[in-house]
Amino acid sequence: MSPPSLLHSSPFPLHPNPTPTPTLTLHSPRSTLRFLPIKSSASPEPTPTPLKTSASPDPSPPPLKHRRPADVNIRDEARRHSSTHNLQGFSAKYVPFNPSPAPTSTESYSLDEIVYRSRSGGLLDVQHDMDALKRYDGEYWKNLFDSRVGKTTWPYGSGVWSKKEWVLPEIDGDDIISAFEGNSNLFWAERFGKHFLGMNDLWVKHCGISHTGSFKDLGMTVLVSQVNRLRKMNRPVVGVGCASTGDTSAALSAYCASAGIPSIVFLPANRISIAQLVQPIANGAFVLSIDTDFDGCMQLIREVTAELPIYLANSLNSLRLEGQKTAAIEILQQFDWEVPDWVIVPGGNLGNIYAFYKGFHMCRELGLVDRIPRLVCAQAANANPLYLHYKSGWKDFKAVKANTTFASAIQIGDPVSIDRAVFALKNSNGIVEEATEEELMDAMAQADSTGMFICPHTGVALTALFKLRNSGVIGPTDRTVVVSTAHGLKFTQSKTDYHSKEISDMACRYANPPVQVNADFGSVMDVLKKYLLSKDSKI
Ligand SMILES: Cc1ncc(COP(=O)(O)O)c(C=O)c1O
Ligand SMILES: N[C@@H](CCOP(=O)(O)O)C(=O)O
Repeated sequence: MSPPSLLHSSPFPLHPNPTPTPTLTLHSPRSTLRFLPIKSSASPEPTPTPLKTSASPDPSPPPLKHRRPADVNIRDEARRHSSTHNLQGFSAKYVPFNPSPAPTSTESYSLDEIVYRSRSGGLLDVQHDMDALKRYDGEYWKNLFDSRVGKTTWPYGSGVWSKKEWVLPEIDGDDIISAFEGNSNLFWAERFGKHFLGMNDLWVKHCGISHTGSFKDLGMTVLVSQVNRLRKMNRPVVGVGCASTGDTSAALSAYCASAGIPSIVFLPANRISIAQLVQPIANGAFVLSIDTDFDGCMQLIREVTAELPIYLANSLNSLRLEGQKTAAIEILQQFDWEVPDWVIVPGGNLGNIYAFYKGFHMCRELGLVDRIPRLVCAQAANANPLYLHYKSGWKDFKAVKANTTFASAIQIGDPVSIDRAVFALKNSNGIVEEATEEELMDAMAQADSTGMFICPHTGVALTALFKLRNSGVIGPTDRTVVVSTAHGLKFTQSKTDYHSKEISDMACRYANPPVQVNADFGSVMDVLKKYLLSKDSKI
């Protein structure tokens, strides 16, 4: 079936004439792009107008085009146009997550039900009506998604909601709580790749350069929007709760505060960074600091949400993964729909590795690309249940007691999404790697020394890359994307400890401590001369 015209369904008509389909501008990213913004290939560059000079002021400038009336905000505007702007006919539901061959179950739930587990106690998955989505071909979806990038149109300006039909197709734009998350920088790690790895096509997807400083925003906008809808439907939801190693709680509290919904967060006492702790406090969440680890908090929140009308916001709730999967779609979009060879993701509770798989898989199934990348999940050696499971040849999974790690957000020993992660890795010819404390801290310091400012979890992912490069599994020209999951500014204490060489049993080989110097010209000149003659100044 040929795709229907976009003109009456999309908020951004792609072309004044619906046929033929607009030509995509396909630069080769390998040769021409450095920092790769998400580019709208569907909207041609406007012809530049001649510059006016101050010598010839124009007394009557033309009125601004497309300006909405002053008393109308972007949400109002979207509401007014919703009947013509929204693509109709798509739907999604919860089904048991069942990776075994040919699931026969007819069990399913509306997304408006409050349910986190299948009847058998297994995980759920959000299943889209793929037949409805397939009525439009791959070119259609690429053009639609590209046409929405970089705009402020509600809610499509968000990197998540620009893919609304694939995320929560039935939610009303009016119920959406968004901070225009997503659309994060895909950074060409030129110097890091060349200098440390001999690679020329290495990229870092900076999901942590985001509203609350981690990739959790991508999933939380979806979950809190759905909660907002449920509350408007008078469903019994008095608040939203999570257990957290710091990032889920930050995102939950921010999105709930934005919606005016109470949030409750269970944090393992003294195991998250100060920057992460202050986020839910500042956003007005009810914060419980509990004398246990993350796995203990997770157990408690599951018990509490089974008793009280508090909606569970951890990634056990498959809604979250619908938002997180858009980062995978965005990576393909940023490469003009060319598929990278490898994507490396740090793993803790293990929802995100599956979300990446799901995003890539949907793009293949709906004809946007013809293959998916190989996935690598990277764990801290101090919290490595997936790694041990992988090394055992996927024999019986055993939870572990997670030890303290600088990658504190992935200090998780009993990941709720273990089945999802195994499925994602098996179906992407995937690999699991681990990083010791010294390896992850050195990798973080090396990346920072080339101009990044990454978190320790990204250090774990970079360690996996070092190992796979050194063993020759990843080649020098393989296009590789490392997913950076949080902003380095949330983890400054770990960097301070490293650069002060204050970590026992760690050489801190790349430490760069400040030099104490007296406040006189001679002393300053002495240390400068010494520095300029040393190898440290020869980059
Ligand atoms: C910064 C950061 N990186 C990575 C992860 C791992 O993600 P997931 O739990 O989905 O495996 C988390 C949370 O667990 C995180 O907060
Ligand atoms: N790193 C997470 C741990 C919980 O993961 P979730 O995706 O299940 O919410 C955090 O920041 O809390």
